[in-house]
Amino acid sequence: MKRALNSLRYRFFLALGVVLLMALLALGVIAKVLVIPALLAKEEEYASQELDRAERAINNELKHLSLLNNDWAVWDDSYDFMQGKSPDYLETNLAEGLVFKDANLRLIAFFNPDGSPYWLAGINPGSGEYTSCSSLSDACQWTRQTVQALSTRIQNDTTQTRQTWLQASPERALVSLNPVLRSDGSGPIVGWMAMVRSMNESWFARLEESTGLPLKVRAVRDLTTAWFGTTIERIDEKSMLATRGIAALPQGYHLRLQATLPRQGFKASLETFRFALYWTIGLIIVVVSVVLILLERMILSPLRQFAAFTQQVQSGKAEEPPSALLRRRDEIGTLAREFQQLLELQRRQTSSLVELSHHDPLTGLANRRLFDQTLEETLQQAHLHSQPMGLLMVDIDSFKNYNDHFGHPAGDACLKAIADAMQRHFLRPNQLVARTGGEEFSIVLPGSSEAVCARLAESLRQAIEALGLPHPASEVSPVVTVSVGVACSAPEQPRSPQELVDAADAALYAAKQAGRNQVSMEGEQATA
Ligand SMILES: Nc1nc2c(ncn2[C@@H]2O[C@H](COP(=O)(O)OP(=O)(O)OP(=O)(O)O)[C@@H](O)[C@H]2O)c(=O)[nH]1
Repeated sequence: MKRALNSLRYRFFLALGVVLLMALLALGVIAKVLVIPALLAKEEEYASQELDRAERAINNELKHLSLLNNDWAVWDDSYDFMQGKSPDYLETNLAEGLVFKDANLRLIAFFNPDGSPYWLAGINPGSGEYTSCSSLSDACQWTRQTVQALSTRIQNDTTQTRQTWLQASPERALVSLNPVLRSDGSGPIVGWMAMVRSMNESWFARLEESTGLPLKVRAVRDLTTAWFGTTIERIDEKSMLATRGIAALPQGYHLRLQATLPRQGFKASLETFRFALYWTIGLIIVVVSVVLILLERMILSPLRQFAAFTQQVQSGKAEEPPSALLRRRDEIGTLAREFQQLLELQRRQTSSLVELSHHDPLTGLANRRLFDQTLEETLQQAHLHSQPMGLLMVDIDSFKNYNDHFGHPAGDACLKAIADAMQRHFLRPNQLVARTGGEEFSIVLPGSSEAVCARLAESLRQAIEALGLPHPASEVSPVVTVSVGVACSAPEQPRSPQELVDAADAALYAAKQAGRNQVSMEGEQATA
């Protein structure tokens, strides 16, 4: 588990996973903090614009009513009527309430200049009947609230000009009030004329037709504060309710304009954003996956191959990096090739160290260590295969005198010459010539019987003598000679290495004792 956690694959996976998570988190935060609030703000702006449009449509309705009222109020017939000079006025213009239906009016009210009602005519909302009265009599009781509000308005009026406003109570309506003047606009004001248009179903239908908005207007009694801002209540994903307060009379009331608006703009923008978000997330996942795959294929997998190779090198199962790694032209290929060169260098150094540790530097012959090793192995093999083997122990005669006579460097040269001669004499691959002492040499002869060993020893002695290396200080010859001790291990009487060495040493001693420059077989007389 710990190994898995420490692996590059896991770390890359973790790092890229964290990057992926952070990217997703950032996208989520961007969506929540920036995009969705911006879309909601845009939706609110849209709702506000729609309510502006609705408000403008209502204002246009007020203007229209005002113009209509003005047409009537600055009409000479109305002027005369207010002065009691037009007895047919009512009969001609207001009879049967046709004008009310045509102009969608609830009430037409005439007032004296002091604000007292002069004539009232309209459609009773309770009964739907046309009523026409000179005062707030029983038949026109239904107009009381509106008429009283209009009277108060006229009494408090200082402008003497036409006015319009919205009425919240007793019913939702548009109201226009005009001074009654001559048709050329000249005065004096002989009274006031008001027109009241109810916000009834047909009015709403017309408004919806002109604005394309399903509008509702509610009267709200709010004695504390009148709120004229816009609020949005999101009903569901498809629709929202936009509300705005608009000023209306009487005091303490206002109208609340409401429109159920579609949210497709927000929905479409949100869909677009989601689409972009999902694509971005998908793209990030694809990029991270591709990076992981590339990492795996280009770096991690070759690195694992490389690690496996180094383990195989340690266990001796491989010597060269896999060819797939060596062929690569990238940094990993360079690493593999450098590693290969390093291995080769190490192998060369190791083999030269082994060479050094097994050979004598002066003569290049095997040293005592390699001799001991070889002797033991050769004896084991000989015992195993029931074969004989021989050991020659060779010592240069009077070498001290040689050194004393010619000097140590010449002694070295002589040692080397004799070593070379011995090496040339025993050329078989399984034969080993070793320098086992200062001027003492040993030769391992696998498979050689006693007789063969004796023959080889003698021919060696002769070969050395035949070299003719001058040795004026020798006690036995004018040239350099050697004494040889021979010992053998027979299959029927196997020996240990030490026994064989001791026997050869004893034979050499015997050869020396017998006068040098001769071969001595163990247990026999030396031969010269
Ligand atoms: N030049 C040189 N001399 C060496 C080396 N190793 C040993 N010797 C000399 O070999 C000589 C061996 O002398 P001794 O052991 O007395 O034997 P010897 O003089 O050959 O007499 P015998 O063996 O009895 O014939 C010594 O003088 C050593 O200094 C070497 O590497 N180089």
